[in-house]
Amino acid sequence: MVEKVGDVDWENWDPVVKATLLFVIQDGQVLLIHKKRGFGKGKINGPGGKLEAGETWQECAVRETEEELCIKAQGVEFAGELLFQFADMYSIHGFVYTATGYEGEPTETDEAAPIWCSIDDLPFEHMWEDDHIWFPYMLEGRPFTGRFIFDGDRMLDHVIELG
Ligand SMILES: Nc1nc2c([nH]c(=O)n2[C@H]2C[C@H](O)[C@@H](COP(=O)(O)OP(=O)(O)OP(=O)(O)O)O2)c(=O)[nH]1
Repeated sequence: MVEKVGDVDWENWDPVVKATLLFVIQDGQVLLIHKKRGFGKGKINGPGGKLEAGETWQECAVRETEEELCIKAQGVEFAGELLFQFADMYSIHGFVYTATGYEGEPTETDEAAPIWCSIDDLPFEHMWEDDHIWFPYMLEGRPFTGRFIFDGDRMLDHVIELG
């Protein structure tokens, strides 16, 4: 069983899913969602989802944010890269973006309910277990690459490289 980051052949790693996350950060607050369905249902996260054919990672992040919260993110920038290997062989390659603003009004949809949280008081206990590790780098604007081994919801190991 894969238990450590070093157990994975990252050079030849072929993720099952490619997905994005986007965090609007404004006035000391981050726009999060309560995820109502799909992978990670019930958790607090950023909007995001699977990469579609023909779109860039950034286009995916903006499209998913619009689908989930009815807002068009602006001032979008790359923040970091996340590589998740799950013990059951599932795997996700994720790209994280930040945004400084948006057009429209964050609105609840079938997929997500918007939640504004202070950057000083983030609800990590309701988020994926790895998030508290890389959120500080994202908030600092310091590019990161994180590799994680999960068994279900439980993080077994991680390694973070900073840009
Ligand atoms: N913050 C955070 N997000 C994660 C982690 N693991 C993980 O898959 N995600 C995110 C990345 C994606 O935005 C989402 C999973 O993507 P997905 O596309 O399978 O989600 P979904 O079921 O909602 O699918 P869809 O909307 O694209 O149809 O969850 C994690 O450890 N931390």
